[in-house]
Amino acid sequence: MSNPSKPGRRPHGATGAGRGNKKDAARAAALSASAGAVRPGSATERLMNAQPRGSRPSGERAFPGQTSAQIASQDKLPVVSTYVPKPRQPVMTVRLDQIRQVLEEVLTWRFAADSIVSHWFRAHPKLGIRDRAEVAEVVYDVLRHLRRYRQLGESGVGNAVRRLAIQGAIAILGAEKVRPVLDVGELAWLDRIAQIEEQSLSLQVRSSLPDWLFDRLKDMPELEALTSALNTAAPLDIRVNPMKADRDEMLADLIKGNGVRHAPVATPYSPWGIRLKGRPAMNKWHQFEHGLIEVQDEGSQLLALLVGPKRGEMVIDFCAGAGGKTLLLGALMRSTGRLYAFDVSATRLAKAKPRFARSGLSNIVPVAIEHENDTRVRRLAGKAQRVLVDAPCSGVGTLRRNPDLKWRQSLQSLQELTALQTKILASASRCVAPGGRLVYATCSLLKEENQDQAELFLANHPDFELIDAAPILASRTNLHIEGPYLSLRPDVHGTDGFFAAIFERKKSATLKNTESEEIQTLESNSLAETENKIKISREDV
Ligand SMILES: C[S@@+](CC[C@H](N)C(=O)[O-])C[C@H]1O[C@@H](n2cnc3c(N)ncnc32)[C@H](O)[C@@H]1O
Repeated sequence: MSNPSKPGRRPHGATGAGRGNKKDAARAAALSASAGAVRPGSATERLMNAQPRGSRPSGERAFPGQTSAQIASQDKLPVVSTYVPKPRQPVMTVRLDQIRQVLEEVLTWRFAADSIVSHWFRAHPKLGIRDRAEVAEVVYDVLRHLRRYRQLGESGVGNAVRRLAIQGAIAILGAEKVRPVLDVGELAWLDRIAQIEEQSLSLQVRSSLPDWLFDRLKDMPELEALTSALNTAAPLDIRVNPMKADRDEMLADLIKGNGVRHAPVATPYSPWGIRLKGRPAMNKWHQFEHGLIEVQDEGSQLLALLVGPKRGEMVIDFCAGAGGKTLLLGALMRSTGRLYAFDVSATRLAKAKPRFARSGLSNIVPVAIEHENDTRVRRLAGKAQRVLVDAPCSGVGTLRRNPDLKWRQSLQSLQELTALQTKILASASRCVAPGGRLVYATCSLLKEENQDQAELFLANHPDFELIDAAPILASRTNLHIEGPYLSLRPDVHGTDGFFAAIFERKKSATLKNTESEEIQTLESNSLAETENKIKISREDV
C-alpha cells in the first residue's frame, strides 16, 4: 500500500537537494526554522547556503575553494525533506481496516463478491499487488468460513465485521502478524475462542453451510471431505485451444517460461487441461493474448467430450454465457459447421466476443435471445445434431471459487432456478434433430438441479433416451465413472462440482405438431431456402 511516510519515499513535491529549483529557498527557510542548530559544514548547512543551480554562471564554483569533486558530491546530497510524518499506523492495522471495509460491502449480498472486490480495488489504485492479494484472500476466507467465524465472534465486543476480518487475517496471514496490532479486549476474546474444541461445534457451523444447503448435502457420502474441499481455494485450470496449441508443448513452454512460478502440471482427465498454482495474471500472458490458452475448470472441459460435436454439424450452446464452453465446442468442430451461442444476457455474450476473436474460430454465431422460447430458438426446431444446456444453477459446485454463492442463494432462489431449468431443457430439446443429442449440465451438487431434472425430462419426453456417459469418457480419458450421469466432486476429482446427463432423440422421433407448425409458419414467412429449407442467417438469428 502506498504510504507517504515510508522511509525512503519522498513526499510529493520534495526534490533532491542541490537540484536548484525554485523551491530551494523556501525549503532552506523551513529547514532553518525547524532544524534548530545547524552543524557547520553539514549537508543541511550546504543546502541552506546553496544557490539555485540555474542562477550560477556557467563554470563558476558555488563556494570559492571547492573542488569539482566537492561540487559534484554536493549534487548528490541526501534527500532532505520538510515532510513531517504523521505517526505511522502498522501495516496490519491498515490491512484489517481495508478488509473490514470490503467485507462490509460484500456482506450486504447485493452484488457478487468478485465484482465488489474488483470495484474496491479500482477505487484504491495505489494498492500494490501484494496488498490486493492479501485483502482478497482474507475476504474470501471469511466468506468460506462465515458461519463458524460469526459464531466464534459472538463472544467478542466492538465491531462484529472487524472480528470476522481478524479471524480471516489470522487464518491467511498468521497470528504472529495480526496479534501485535490488536487491543487487549480482542486478544482476550481470541484466547477465549482458542479454548473451544472444533468438534464441539455442529457440522453445519464447522463446515459453514447455511441450513438450506446443509440439509441438501447432508446425505452425500464423505460429507466432511466434500465440505472441506468446497471450503478450500481452487487451483487455476487452463485449457489449450486445440485449434492452435498442443497441450504437451504448451506445458513445456510454461514450465520454462512465464508459468514456471505456478508449477504447471497436466490435469488428470482432460486432454487439454493444465493446472496452475497461485493466481497468475494470465490475461497478460502472450499465450492468452494470442488465443492459445483460456481459463476453464477441468470439469467444464470434460463436458465438451460428452457433447462430442463433429465437423460440419449444427450445434447449439443454449446457455453460452461468456462463451467458456462454446470455445471448446467450436474448436472440436474445427471451426466448421455452425455453432449457435444463445443466451438471454447480451452483456455476457458481449464478454464472449473478444474470446471468440482470440480463438480464431469462425463458426460461432452469438445470439441474444429474449427467453428460452424465443422465435429465434423455435426456428431451429429439429435442426441441431448437438445441443448443450449449461443451465443457470445454484453454482454450489463452484463454492471453492465463489464462496459467496452459498449465502446469496436461498431455498426460494433454488426453487426458481429448478423451474427455469425445466423450461429451458424443454425448449432446448425441441431443437434436437432425430438421432441428435442433448447434454444437460450444471455446476451444482444438488439432486433437485441434477438427477431430478434429468428424470423429469425423461418422463416428459418419451422421444428421448438416456445415454450412459461412462463409456464416452472412458474412451477419451482415464476417468472411470459409474454412469449413467457424470457427477464430479472437488474432493474426489479435484474439479468443481459438476453434473451432466446425455439424452438422445430417438431416430424414429417425429417432430411434434407444434414443432412442425413452427417450421411451416417460418417457411411461409419466406425465411426459407437454406439448408433444410429454413434459413437462419447470422444476421437474422
Ligand atoms: C452456467 S451459466 C453458463 C456458463 C457458460 N456456458 C460458460 O461456460 O461460460 C448459465 C447461463 O444461462 C443463461 N440463461 C439464464 N436464463 C436463460 C434462458 N431462459 N435461456 C437461455 N439462457 C439463459 C444465463 O444468462 C447464464 O449465462
